[in-house]
Order: sequence, then C-alpha cells, then structure tokens
Amino acid sequence: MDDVKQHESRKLTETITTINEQQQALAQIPRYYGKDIVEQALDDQRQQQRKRLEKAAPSPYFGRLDFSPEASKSTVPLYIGKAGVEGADGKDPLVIDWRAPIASLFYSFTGQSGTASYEAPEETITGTVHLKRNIAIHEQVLERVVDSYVEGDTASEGASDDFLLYRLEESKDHRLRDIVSTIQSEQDAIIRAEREKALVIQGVPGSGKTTVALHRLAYLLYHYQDQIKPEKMVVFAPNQMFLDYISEVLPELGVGDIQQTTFRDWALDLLDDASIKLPDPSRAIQQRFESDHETKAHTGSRYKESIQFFHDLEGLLDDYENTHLPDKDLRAWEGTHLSKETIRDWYEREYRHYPLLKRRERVHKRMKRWIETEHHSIREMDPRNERKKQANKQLQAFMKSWKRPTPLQLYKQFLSTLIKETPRRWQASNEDLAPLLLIYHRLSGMTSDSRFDHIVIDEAQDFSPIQTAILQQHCPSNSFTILGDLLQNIVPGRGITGWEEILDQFSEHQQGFYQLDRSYRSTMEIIHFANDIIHPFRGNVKPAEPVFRSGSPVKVTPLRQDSVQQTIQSLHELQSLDCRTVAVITRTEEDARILHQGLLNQGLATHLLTPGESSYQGGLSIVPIYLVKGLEFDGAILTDVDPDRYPEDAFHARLLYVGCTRALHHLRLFYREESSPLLAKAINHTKE
Ligand SMILES: Nc1ncnc2c1ncn2[C@@H]1O[C@H](COP(=O)(O)OP(=O)(O)OP(=O)(O)O)[C@@H](O)[C@H]1O
Repeated sequence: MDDVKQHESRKLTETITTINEQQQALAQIPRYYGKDIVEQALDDQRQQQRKRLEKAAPSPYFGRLDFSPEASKSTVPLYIGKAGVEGADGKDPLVIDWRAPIASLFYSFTGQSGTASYEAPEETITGTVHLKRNIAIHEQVLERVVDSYVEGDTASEGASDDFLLYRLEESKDHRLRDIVSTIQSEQDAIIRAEREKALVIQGVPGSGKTTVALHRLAYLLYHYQDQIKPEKMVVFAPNQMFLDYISEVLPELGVGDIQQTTFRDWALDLLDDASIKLPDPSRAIQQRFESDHETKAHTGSRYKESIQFFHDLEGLLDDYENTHLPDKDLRAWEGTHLSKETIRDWYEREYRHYPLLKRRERVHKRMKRWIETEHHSIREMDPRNERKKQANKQLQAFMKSWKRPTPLQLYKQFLSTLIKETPRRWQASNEDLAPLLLIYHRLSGMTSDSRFDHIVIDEAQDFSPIQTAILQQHCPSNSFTILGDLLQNIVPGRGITGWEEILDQFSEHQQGFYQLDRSYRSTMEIIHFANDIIHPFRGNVKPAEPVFRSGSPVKVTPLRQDSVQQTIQSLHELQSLDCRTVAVITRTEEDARILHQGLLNQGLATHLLTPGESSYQGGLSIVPIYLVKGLEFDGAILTDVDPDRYPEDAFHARLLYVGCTRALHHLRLFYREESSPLLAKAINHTKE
C-alpha cells in the first residue's frame, strides 16, 4: 500500500472509531416522550444526530479538499461526505456535509488555478486549494484513492474524470442513485442555485436532470431548513413506474416526506369528485402515443392546454362571478324586503376576498340573520310564526335560483362556449384536469395544505403551459425546478415546442435557464448514434456530448430468424456481457405483449412493462417505446426498426432518440427487411 493510501486508511479508522463512540454515547440516552418542549427539542436533535451517524457509518466521506483561506495561514483537510459528523468535544467537524457552503469548492474547483472561492453566509471566501482527492469507501473499506489536483503537480490534472469514469462504468441496479461523490460543476451550479426562481433546465438525455433536481431538493432543505419543509415540496413525474424508479434517491440523501406524484393523481385528489371519470391511465397514454403524429383530434387539445385557454376560462369565470348572483330582492313577508343592492353589496364588497362558494355561504347566513332581526321586531305573536315560515320559504327559493355548480358542471358549460364542436357525449380526459383545477380554485379557494414551498416538474417538455400556470398558483414563492428535453417530447399534440412557453409565465427576474449538454449515461458510440438520428430534427437544441467513455459499437442487424428466437439469443449475449438490466423496446404495447408471451412460451420469464405498471423491478424487461422515457438499462434492444414502424419524420426520430439513449453500455437494433430511413446516417457512421 502506498503512503497516501496508508495515510487515508488510518484516517478512515480514526473516523469510524469516533463515529462509533458518538453512536454509543447517544445509545446511552433514552428517548424523551414527555411534554417539556426544551427536552423535546433536545431529543429531536439527538435523533437527527443518530440518523446522520447511521448514514455516515458505512462510507463516511468521498472526498478530501485541502484549502487555506486567504485570511488564515493554516491549511485544514476537509473531508466531505453525505452527512456531516461533528468533531469530538466541539472540535472542527470531522466530516462536512456535501451541501455545506465550503463543500461547494469540491465540486466547482476544476484545477485550472489553485485559487478558489465559495459563498459563505455573509461573504465570499477566497483561498488556495492544495489538494483535491476522491476517496471511494465501501462498507467501511477503503477501495480507491485518486488525486484529481495536487498543487504543483501537473500529472494529476484530469484525474477527476478517471474517477467519474470509474463510477460510470459500473453496472447499475434498477433504481436511480445519488451522485454526491461525482457531481459535476455545471450540475452543482443548478443544485445550489437561488431558491426563489423558476429554473428551467434543458438537458440532453442522461445529463443528470432528474438526479440533479433531486439533489437540489436535498440542498434546499439543508440550506433553508428554517423556511421550507419537506412536506411542502413536491416532485411531478410522468408515471408511477418512473416514480418507483427514482424513489431511492431522496432517502439515500437523507431526505424524507417529499411528495412524489403525477399531475393526474394530484389533481384528482384535490378535485375529490367521483363524477370526474377519466379513461384508465394506460388507455389514455396508449391512445395518444400510438396514434402517431399530430392528428386533427390533437388540435383541440393544443388549445385546451394553452395559456390562451387559461385566459379565456378566466374571462368566463369573471363573467360568471358578475352574473350568477340572482338579481332580485328577498321578500320576507308583505311590506318587508331586503334589496338586491344590499345583497350585491355584501357579495361584491364585503365578502369579496372569499372564493365564490364561500361567498355564497356567507351571504346566505347574512340573509338568515337579517330575517331573524326583522322577525324580532314584529310585535303581535300570531302572525309571527306564520311570517317566519313564509320568509324561510322565500329564502329557500332565492338560494335555489343561486346555483352552486361543481367545477365539472361549470367547465362543461364553458366548453360549449369556447369549443363549439364539443361532442354530445363528452368525456373528461387528462388535459381537462388543469382547467378543472382553475375553476375549482375560483369556486372553493385553496387551502394552505395545497400550497408548496418548491415544485419539481420532471419531463416538463410533456407538460402543457396551462398545467404550469396552475402549479404557479400553488407556489406563491415561484420556486420551481423544471426540467426536460425538447427533443424527447414524444406525446403527439402535447407539451411545449420551446421553453419560452414556460419561462414567459414568470417575470424576468424570476427566471433562470440552464442547459446541460454532457451526457453521463451512455457510451460515446451510443450517443453518436443517437445524435445522428435526431440531427435533421434538432432545431436549435445542442447535440449531446458524451463523456469520454468508449464501449462496444452499436449493432443494427436484420432479423435472421424468428423474432422470439432472436430476442432470446440477444438477451443471452447481453447477459454474458455483464448486463444486469436489459430492455427489449417495442414500437407498440401490443408488440410488447406478443413478444413477452412468445418468450414465456419458450420458458423465458421477463417483466412486461405497461402503462398501468406501478413498479420497475430491473432484470429483463419488455417495454413499449413510449414508456421507457426517464429509465435506463445496461443494454437495450430495439425491435422492428422498419420504415413502416418508424417512418422518416420528427415524431419517430424523437421516439428512436429516446429509445436509443436508454442504453448505458450496449445497444442493438433489429429490422425485418429494410431498416428505417431514420437510421441511414447512423448506420453509415458505424461502418466507418
Ligand atoms: N455527475 C454524475 N456522476 C455520476 N453519474 C452521473 C452524473 N450525472 C448523471 N449521472 C448518471 O447518468 C444517468 C442519467 O441521469 P438522469 O437519469 O438523472 O439523467 P436525465 O438527464 O434525467 O436523463 P433523461 O433525459 O434520459 O431522462 C444516471 O445513471 C446518473 O446516475
């Protein structure tokens, strides 16, 4: 063992000993369940410390940075880990949490010069970096030490890439993981960006968008711990399977309680109206994806998902607000009435700050009180009861003419004004949820429970502008992380064509736009292949730049045998190349079902991933192409890449682009007689 490794090995032993001592000391103190709030707070602190130590114990840190601030002559080695560990007896921290301001040096320092600075709470601290070291520890065993910068030693430059490559070359299991030890500087800038901004991130496939967004949540919670709570943060993702796939990252980062949901589930929950019947999610997705291209049916949807529709609905809601109060007096009994002007004054002025249904309720109560008061002023006993009955009847009739619609009823009414050819037997679909929520808010208002401190929207290219506008109402601080890739928009007729559609919804000082161009997932061969496919349809989106990681060439092959036999052979081949997760990606759900059954008949059990699926288990999967977005596999096999399945147009190019960029290490494509024209350029390059 060389000196450096020996030194780090001793340091690790010392750290583990201190962690054990701290754990033992805490284990001696029983939990406090009493009512004293000071004791409760102390118990809470101890509990958090126990959790931090537990997190730190197996791999206490991943990096070391030797830094001397200008103001001080001494250099302190800083060890940086997933969880901070306090030093014994109030000494300097043993391990610094990766989210601490000083830890940002570890990520932003790229070694061009020894000088570096970071933002401390009150000032910018500048100083000199003497050493940046990556340290891999697994289950308390030191595995690897790589210096990516040593002052005065040019040989160490670029070594951080070696460490990144070492991490990227590993086979992945079936869940997305944290990347704290190898966050890259362009990613770190996003993770640590200001809170009260709507950040939009356009990133190539595999650039770490999802991962970065989740790390940003952990950072925000650490940095603004007194201002934001995990229960007030939410991640919107396209489907349950994807949510399952990303479900480990936040717990790994020590963050719990953040809601992770789909827009559909969240909206249905808020609306809480059993009469809103949407098509089964799987059907809804399938119909939309498999119908190809923009069809006429989608033109209507485009309008319903636009900001224009949002404004038109707001206009109708304003009219409704002004006209739905019955324009009449309330006649209690002969000679006594409450004038319509007074009622309108209550409704329009006094109760203006309430949502519409609450206002109705308030005015109703106020009218009841008015009847009571008038009633008391009647002297003789006899007509009194009679008059009360009469007045209540009048009030009932008044309220009956003052309708109390559900959001759905009002929406249908508005639709017939805005979209002339609304079908008679209209049925709600996913795109109606955002407009329904807009109406719901005007009718019933918003509770503090449904307000968020921060919102993440993943795969935001498939979100419609109206959905973002609704979410803006739920996040008064405008604190958003919105991420996606315009070239991965594969829902016909849905989503945005440029990020300005979302950015323009925020004022200029609230916007932040970032681009991630480096792709960390796939080998150079796979990225070049995918870039060739999308090239003619790229518009002004930059091509993905692979990290320098070379693998085996992409193989495009005609089917030489029955497709089931061919798939079995390829799956075996990929497994022998150490692929732990492999996806066979078909064009349609039906193709996937047939293949899955065929494989089963041959005794090979695989997981069939369909839109209704709520979990992703890894291993061998058969999956229709529109469902693979966001996921990744060691190996991917695309079937039937023929001219009829993938004709030469932007939509199919994007589908193939998404499919190909799922593979980390190995990519195979099969066609029957002729390959899709979309592959022409990519195939030529593989022959060079
Ligand atoms: N800095 C990094 N260090 C190590 N691995 C990284 C880094 N950044 C990203 N990765 C890895 O790259 C892969 C892709 O990450 P992620 O899924 O977050 O990307 P994405 O941009 O959301 O992709 P897509 O657009 O295809 O959904 C993951 O395996 C992730 O762990």
